[in-house]
Amino acid sequence: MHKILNVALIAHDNKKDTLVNFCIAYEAILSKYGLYATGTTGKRIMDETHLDIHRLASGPLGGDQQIGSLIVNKEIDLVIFLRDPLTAQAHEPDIQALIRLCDVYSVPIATNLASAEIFIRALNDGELNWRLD
Ligand SMILES: O=C(CO)COP(=O)(O)O
Repeated sequence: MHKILNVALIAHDNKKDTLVNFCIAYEAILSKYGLYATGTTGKRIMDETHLDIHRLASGPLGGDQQIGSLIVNKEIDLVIFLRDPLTAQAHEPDIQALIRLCDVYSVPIATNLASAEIFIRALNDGELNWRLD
């Protein structure tokens, strides 16, 4: 059990600008939550917003697995993972493992901007507060 909800933010290179712009647009909401990100994504968000992020390793170097481990420990309540569906990733098995763990632990995961917009509004409306129980 934890006292605030935690959000993981991850984006592949071709989606990083989109995620940074998303974080700028929703900075006031995101600032109320614990924020985790893979290495390069976290650096970009911190450079371009005032958000404080727990940065993990870069995705290809194990960052997705670290997020997965946090999910197992029930420390992540929402994942926003803007994947690049058009570019092969060397660490594809890690990406699949992260998505699989979201399904194992029923953690909401948005893999594109449209679903991210819906989830962030749901978060702001308290629709994920059941995870605090
Ligand atoms: O590769 C990633 C997710 O699979 C993201 O890693 P970075 O944030 O370090 O670029």
